[in-house]
Amino acid sequence: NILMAHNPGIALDLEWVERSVVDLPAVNRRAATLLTRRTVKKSWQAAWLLRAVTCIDLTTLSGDDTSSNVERLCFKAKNPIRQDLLDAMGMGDYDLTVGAVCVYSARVKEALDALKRAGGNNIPVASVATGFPAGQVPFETRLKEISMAVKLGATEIDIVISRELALTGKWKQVYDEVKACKAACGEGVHLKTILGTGDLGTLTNVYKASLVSMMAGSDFIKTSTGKEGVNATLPVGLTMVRAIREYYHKTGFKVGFKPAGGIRTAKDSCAWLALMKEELGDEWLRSDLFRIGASSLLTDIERQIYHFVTSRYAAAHQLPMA
Ligand SMILES: O=C[C@H](O)COP(=O)(O)O
Repeated sequence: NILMAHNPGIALDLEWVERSVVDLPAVNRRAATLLTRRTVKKSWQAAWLLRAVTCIDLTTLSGDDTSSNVERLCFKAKNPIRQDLLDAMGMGDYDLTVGAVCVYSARVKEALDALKRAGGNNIPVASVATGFPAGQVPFETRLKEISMAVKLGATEIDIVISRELALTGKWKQVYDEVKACKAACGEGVHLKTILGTGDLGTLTNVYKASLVSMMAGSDFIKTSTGKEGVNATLPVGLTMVRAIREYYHKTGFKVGFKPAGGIRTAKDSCAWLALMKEELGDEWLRSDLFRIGASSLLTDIERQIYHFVTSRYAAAHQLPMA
């Protein structure tokens, strides 16, 4: 088991936040080249896809979640790729699992029990909290939801920031809220902070929200809930990983990154891995510092791996658990 990122945070440095500006055309240009600079083929591509699997926060966050789809998700978290395909790749003995399972707070206990039944006790359960996805509930309620999820056994908490505070430039209040959320997590529980970038208006706001969230002690910063109109995009990702890089250079603390929302294809996952490799280096390619929040990505990755192993595309019944 890899130890997950831990960021104690620093005092709010408003001057640093206020002077940060993002050059939109430059970010767009750089993001557009990411897909063209690195083509990963054949066995390299298969290796990247297996790496991506280990970084997935396998997610179900729907109004119609039931104990049976959580059970199924947890089985899949423990057995993400069909065993015979892993055997054919010489990876059969590696106990390959996803990075974590991510559910609503009311489903944490169910997920832990299901993971136990599937033999995946070592897979962390992440709970969204703080009135996900909008965060439009009183602050006390948001904190209570964190404590409740932790008490139920979640070891990772995905919170949302108040987009209103970010949009109106109330960075001190954003900092105070995130810091209080971190305190509510307590020792040994990791805080992942969702910026809701699709709601933030500008990349400069995204950069500032990234910095403030890290200063307040977020162990990961995460793009989106999956419920905004626009979710994880490469320009947003680039902006956030540059903030992570600057924060690391200034403080020495490594903060993880989690793009989430709308990441559905194996090709998408390779683009996100390429972004991490290019901007932050190999260290940020492991699940302690990188997660992909996704509900349906694994299906396509398993299909691509099936194709790599057999040179054919699988019919739906051949990958029935996906
Ligand atoms: O945090 C994860 C997201 O909610 C997943 O979004 P998705 O369903 O678009 O993959």
